[in-house]
Amino acid sequence: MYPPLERLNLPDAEVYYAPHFFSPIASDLYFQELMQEVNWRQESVQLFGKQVPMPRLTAWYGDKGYSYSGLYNKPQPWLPVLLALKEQVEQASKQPYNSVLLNLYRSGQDSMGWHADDEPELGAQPSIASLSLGGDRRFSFKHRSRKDLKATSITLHHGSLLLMQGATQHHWLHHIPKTKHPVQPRINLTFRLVKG
Ligand SMILES: O=C(O)CCC(=O)C(=O)O
Ligand SMILES: [Fe+2]
Repeated sequence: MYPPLERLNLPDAEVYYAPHFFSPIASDLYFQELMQEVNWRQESVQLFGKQVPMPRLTAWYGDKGYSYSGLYNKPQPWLPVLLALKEQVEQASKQPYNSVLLNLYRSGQDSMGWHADDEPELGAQPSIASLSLGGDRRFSFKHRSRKDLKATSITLHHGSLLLMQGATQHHWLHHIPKTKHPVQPRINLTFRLVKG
C-alpha cells in the first residue's frame, strides 16, 4: 500500500501530502519516461497585449478538452505511462480523474505564478492530485482574504503526492517561485476531473 497522506495544518483548506508516494527508483523511471514520451510544448500567454512565453513547458492529456487563456485546447490521448500514474493516484486519493496537466520546470528560472485551480469546469470543490518528479521545488500557499494568516511553503519532493480538495481553491492561492539555487529539472502532473 501507499504511504499515508498527511493532512497539512492549513485553515479553510483540505490539503494532504505524501512525501514518498513513489520509491526513488520508481520515481527516476517515471521521470525519464515522461521526459522522453510527453509532447512538451512551449505555450505563450497574452500579457499587456504581448505574447509572452510561459516560464515552463506544458502538456495536456485526457478525455476532455479545456479552455485556457480564452482558447479551447484539444487534449492529447492518454499515454500508457500517464494511465498507470492516474490509476495509482485515483486509488490513493479515492477520487476519479479524466485529465492531466503536465508542467516541466527546466531550471530555477522556470516557475508558476499565484493562482487557484478554480475554473468553472472543475466544479465548486475540485479535487486536484499533484505528483512531483525530479528536483525539489518550493510550493507556497497564500490565503485570499485573511491577512492574519502568513503564506506557508512546503518542499515538493521527487516522488511526492500532494492532494488539494474541499474549499482549498476557494480560499487559497498557490505558486512555484523561481529560485537562484541550482535545481534539477522538475516534472509536475496535476490530475483533474473536468466536468461537462
Ligand atoms: O508545479 C506545481 O507543483 C504546481 C502546478 C500547479 O499549480 C498547476 O498546474 O495548477
Ligand atoms: Fe495549480
